[in-house]
Amino acid sequence: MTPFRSVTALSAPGKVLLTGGYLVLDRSYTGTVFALDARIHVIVQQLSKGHRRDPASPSDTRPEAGTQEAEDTVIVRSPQFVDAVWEYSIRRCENGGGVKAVQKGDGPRNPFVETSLSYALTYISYVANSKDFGSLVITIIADNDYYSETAASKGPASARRGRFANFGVPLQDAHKTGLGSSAALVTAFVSALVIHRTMHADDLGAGRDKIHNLAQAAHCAAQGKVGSGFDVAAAVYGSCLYRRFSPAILEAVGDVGSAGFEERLFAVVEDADPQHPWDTECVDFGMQLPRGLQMVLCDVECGSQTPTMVKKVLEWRKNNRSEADVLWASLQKNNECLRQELKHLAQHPDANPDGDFSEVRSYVHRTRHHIRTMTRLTGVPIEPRVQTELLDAISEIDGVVGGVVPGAGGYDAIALLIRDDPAVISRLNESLTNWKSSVEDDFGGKIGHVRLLGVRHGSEGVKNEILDQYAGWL
Ligand SMILES: Nc1ncnc2c1ncn2[C@@H]1O[C@H](COP(=O)(O)OP(=O)(O)OP(=O)(O)O)[C@@H](O)[C@H]1O
Ligand SMILES: C[C@@](O)(CCOP(=O)(O)O)CC(=O)O
Repeated sequence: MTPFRSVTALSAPGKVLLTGGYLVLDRSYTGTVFALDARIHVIVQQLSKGHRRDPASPSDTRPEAGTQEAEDTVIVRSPQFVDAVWEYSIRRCENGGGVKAVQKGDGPRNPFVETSLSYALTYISYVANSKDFGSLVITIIADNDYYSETAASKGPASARRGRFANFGVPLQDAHKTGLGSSAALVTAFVSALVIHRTMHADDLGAGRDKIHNLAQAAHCAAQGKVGSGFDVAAAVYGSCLYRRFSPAILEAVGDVGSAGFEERLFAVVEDADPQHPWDTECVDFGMQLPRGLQMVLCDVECGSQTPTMVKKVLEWRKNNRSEADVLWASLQKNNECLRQELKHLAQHPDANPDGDFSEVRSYVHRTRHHIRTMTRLTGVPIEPRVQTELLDAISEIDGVVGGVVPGAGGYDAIALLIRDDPAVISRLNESLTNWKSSVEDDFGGKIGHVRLLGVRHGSEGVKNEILDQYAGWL
């Protein structure tokens, strides 16, 4: 007898905030976010009653010993990483407090997994009016570009099983490249559970707004703050022009376990609170890049402290409001011109037979100019000198239209718009192989080994997946 009653698999993409970093935190401004073809996959397997899984050996299932049903258990595993298994018991809380996932053992916790599980099960149990989940095994598989390469992932092809690499290190030692792994994970995770228990796979399109609301709530709770949410929006809807939701929508949800939590979460997900209606705007979602243009990312093997940077920029803005307003307005205006130009070129491919992207190039150039002003005025390394040097050099390569430090900027991967031609990739690889910075950074930062990631623009949001591609991982 197969130990699984049913299996559901979904994936959600990572993101690049091409323009609008910091501005998008305020509803008066917008950000242009591109979804990537790097995705995080979540596969939910429902164990037949009477079977139990050994977390140490996930392929080994055996009949439950004893007479009665054991308590519901959820095992979450991330098999590309060493010891990445989290086992939860499922507790029903009193006074409408929802359903809480309580980690067993004292291994490292994973707040994004734990919160997504509690939030999704709370919503599902309230909607389905059932607290009977059975036991589940949930597997997370990420496309390789979310993390810098490791000795194991670079190793022989045997270390890869199909498209996905084995990183051979614990998750906490993996160096993230900044593609928004937590937002893609939370989105795929809650979607997979909701589809598994309360919707048919074909209902995903119609259920997208509810999934968005649930994922935003879970992601904010897991990261302990209400961010702009552009990363979750891209994971759900794909590439779009994003205007954030009013933070008050999520401020009163409270914690799992607190009295009335399930009702409050239900109202948030179903947009049923007349005091706080959802006001997220995702315009032109699923938008494509113009024909002949591609986006690539370049890892600089370093990394930034985004929360500290955000705090400092917002502090400066508060204390220098009129100067900030002028700069924010200039950035917004230019970013909007860039977006409109990209949209126009995408919608009228025949109007640009020679692949002339000179307007795009000058808008990118101007955006960078404003970002450097922001860097200087705030004293925050948004486009620090080592990145200026790299972006300037790369922008001179034939076929490179322009590049920016996306999102919060700093020493994270840079985003480049290039002519969609393998020769441009070869030229880029050639000049990056031995890249060495020759300037002294204004913030004392250093960039490491510079390499093109394999990730490209993806445009599509959360979607159903077929199981064949996970051979060897489940
Ligand atoms: N493959 C995975 N399996 C399980 N958990 C993961 C996985 N990848 C990421 N996570 C969770 O997401 C966290 C990283 O999220 P964080 O918000 O710090 O980064 P990010 O979303 O990748 O980056 P950024 O916001 O800079 O784009 C990890 O600490 C872990 O909890
Ligand atoms: C600085 C900010 O506007 C963008 C951060 O983007 P990223 O995580 O660096 O891709 C913060 C936010 O929007 O939540």
